Amino acid sequence: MATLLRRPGNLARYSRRATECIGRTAPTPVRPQPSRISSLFASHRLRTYATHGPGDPKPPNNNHKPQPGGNGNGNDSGKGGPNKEEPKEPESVLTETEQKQLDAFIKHLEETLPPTSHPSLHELRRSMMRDGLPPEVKPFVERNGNISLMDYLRMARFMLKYTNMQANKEAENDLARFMKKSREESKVEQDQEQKKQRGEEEQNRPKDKNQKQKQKPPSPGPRVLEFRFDPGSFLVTAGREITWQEFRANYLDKGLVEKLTVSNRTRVRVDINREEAAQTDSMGQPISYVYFNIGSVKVFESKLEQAQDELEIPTAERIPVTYTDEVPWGSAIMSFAPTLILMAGAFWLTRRAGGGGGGQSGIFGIGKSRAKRFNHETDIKTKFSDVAGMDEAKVEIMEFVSFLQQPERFQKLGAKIPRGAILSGPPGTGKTLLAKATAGESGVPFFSVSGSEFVEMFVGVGPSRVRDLFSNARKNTPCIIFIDEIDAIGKSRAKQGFGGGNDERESTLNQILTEMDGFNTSEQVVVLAGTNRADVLDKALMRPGRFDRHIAIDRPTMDGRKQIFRVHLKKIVTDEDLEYLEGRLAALTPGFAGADIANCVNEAALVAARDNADKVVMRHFEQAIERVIGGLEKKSLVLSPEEKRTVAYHEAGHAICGWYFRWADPLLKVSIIPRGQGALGYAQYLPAGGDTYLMNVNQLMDRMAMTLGGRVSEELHFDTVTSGASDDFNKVTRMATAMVTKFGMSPKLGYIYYEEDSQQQLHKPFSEDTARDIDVEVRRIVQEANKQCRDLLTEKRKEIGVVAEELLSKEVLGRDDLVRLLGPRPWPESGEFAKYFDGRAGQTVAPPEPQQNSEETSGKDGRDETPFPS
Ligand SMILES: Nc1ncnc2c1ncn2[C@@H]1O[C@H](COP(=O)(O)OP(=O)(O)OP(=O)(O)O)[C@@H](O)[C@H]1O
Repeated sequence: MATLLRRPGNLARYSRRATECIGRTAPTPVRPQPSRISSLFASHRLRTYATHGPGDPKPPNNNHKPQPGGNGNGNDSGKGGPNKEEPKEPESVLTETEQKQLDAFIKHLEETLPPTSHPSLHELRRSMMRDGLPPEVKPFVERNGNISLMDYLRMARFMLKYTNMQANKEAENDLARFMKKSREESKVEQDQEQKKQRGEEEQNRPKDKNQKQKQKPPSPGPRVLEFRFDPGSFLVTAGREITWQEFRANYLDKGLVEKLTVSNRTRVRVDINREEAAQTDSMGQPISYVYFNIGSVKVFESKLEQAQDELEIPTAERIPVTYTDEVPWGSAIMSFAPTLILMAGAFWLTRRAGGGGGGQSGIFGIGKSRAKRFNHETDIKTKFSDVAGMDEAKVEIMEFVSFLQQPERFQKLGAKIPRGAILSGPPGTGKTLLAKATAGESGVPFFSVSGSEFVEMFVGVGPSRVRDLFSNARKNTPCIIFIDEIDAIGKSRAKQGFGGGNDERESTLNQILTEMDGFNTSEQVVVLAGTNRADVLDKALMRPGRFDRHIAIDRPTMDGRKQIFRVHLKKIVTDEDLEYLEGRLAALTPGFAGADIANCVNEAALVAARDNADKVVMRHFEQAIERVIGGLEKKSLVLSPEEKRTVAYHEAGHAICGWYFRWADPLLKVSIIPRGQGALGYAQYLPAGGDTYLMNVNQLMDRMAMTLGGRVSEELHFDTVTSGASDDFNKVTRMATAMVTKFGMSPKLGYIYYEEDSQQQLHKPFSEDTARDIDVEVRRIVQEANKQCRDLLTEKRKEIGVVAEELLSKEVLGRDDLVRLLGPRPWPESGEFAKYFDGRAGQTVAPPEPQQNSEETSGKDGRDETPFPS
């Protein structure tokens, strides 16, 4: 009994319950269930598989105690074939009296029950011999068969439970033993411990027990492993869903349930009493809980109550049930998953779109200004000395420098400090350079941003970036903000054209205006802006208090180009006389902007490097200039002899006109080597009167006549004409139209200016009559130019032939070639230019003797090394 009571859990619980039951005067009403009675000995359902342990099976032990109800030879008469071994008789822990009483009791049952249930009874007997008599059984055993029907039913009910319990337990133990060796070992340890305990008990037992021990020494016979397979038990795994029936049969009835938790009124978690369950899942892990779903809490409660009633579990010992409302995190996350994925995708896209902006990338940095901040100490090394020419612009902007350096000088006189300046001019004229130099000179931080960087696809980003830029600037006063290409946002709001304006750009511009207005007079933030189109800027930008100053930076003059060449030639390795070189290069590059000059110098160094030269010489510079003007030589484009001849006569026509018309630009260089895009030849002219800014009617007429020289020459020398003069006609027509509609040079139209604006093409600002008059006048002017040209070229037919043939043979002619072929130009030259075409051909140290035959000094192909002999 002590052993039994030490066994924890269900057996102890049932023992107590049974004791209580038996102790009651009135028997507890049992609701007999036919099904349960019929399956009284459910061990029938247990399939028994016998297998042998390691080693051969030994013959059955004949010395074992005869089985009650058996035939005495160990084989049950009712079942088990001759080959089937009767399970070994276990070592009995019962006293002799108890044993006898048990045998008698089993025999009585055997007589009462059908033979099919006998093996179960034997099994029951064996387990009771091994584990002792359960207290519930003891009273019945002692009565030696004198039991009432009610007692019998109660007994049968208990036996059913007990048998099931034992069978399941053994099956589970066997399965666990088989699946996990460690469990085997622990089982062995447990057995040893049990033995030890039994040993202790035996020592305390009366003599007859010792005698019995002597009679039945433990026989080490073959070990038979028995697998009792109960599908109900086998299917249970930890954390798995089960049915109510499984719960009932495998857990509740067996007393394995520790507690029940109803969560969210739909699911019941069954916490298993681990110590007793001794169940493992498929991974060999102990089972901690299972669960089943319920439809309604009420139904569940009533079913549970009924089940516990049937099991006669006293109220105090009923299984505790708790209720929880849990948030199913898995499904909650799953329901948010699409939104989360969308958000993550959008975030990733904006990060990618804004990538490269350093810390400002991503959706949170979209409204941040993209202005690059240059540190005046480390980044900005540009000084005014690096900016050549544009002296007036420098003077203007110097004021800003002095304002940033000594603001008090202005403030003490009550002067308001200019807010900013717009630097306007053609591309590459050095606007950015000048702004940088201003920052470099004044030694303040410099924020540089392009107007287009304010504009994004999102509405409101532009103004927000403007705000951010200005707030950054205010934190770093004194400083300079430079907004390049301000026309991207500062276009006149009135000139938005059809379809309304661009709201985003307008609001960005408004924000700039507001920010500039908002400057405190003492705030030393100067805003400089660069543009190529000052004419399209909104007038509000230009008003005093905003961009007070408008500094126009034009293409450099001859002198300016010299200075710019001087700046850039410093970095070049050359032995040339720098002063002469600068002058000559400046003369060769009329109309070049600072950026073109910088490019030319760099190209010259590259050409020299390609030639493996030690230093850059004049020839390299000239090739570089040609390349910058005309583009790359197209060596692959080979013209036919006829085409070449046409091109030569065409170019010769231009050259003769330029040479003999007083106000035309004399030829500087002509080439019939195809270059760039579609140009079969190219001619470069020197501005006749130096850098000219005004043109009179004579100059215009001479230029038009010279432009028509190509086509007229073709007409004079060939049977047919080509399409090559189309660009010339375009130029001539534009010049004639400008003379009529803009320059007031047509007596018929008078002093009229008609806007040449593509947007007004639909609605011409003049009447049909005026249009006709314009047509007539343009035509008249062009015809006059044509006549002028034709007269000259008819007269100079021979000279055209000379120049064209020379061009055909040499492919490139310089000004010096023309002097050689045609004699000096009959009109006075601008001294500034002529100075650099004195036959020195860039040889600065000791001018050679004038070359009589240029071919003697020309290079291998007679083209690249064409000198300029006098
Ligand atoms: N006056 C100058 N002196 C020296 N170098 C110059 C000068 N002007 C232009 N350059 C050269 O040309 C380069 C380009 O000039 P810059 O970027 O300032 O032109 P920009 O007028 O701002 O052109 P854009 O209108 O296209 O922005 C400079 O880096 C410099 O090398």
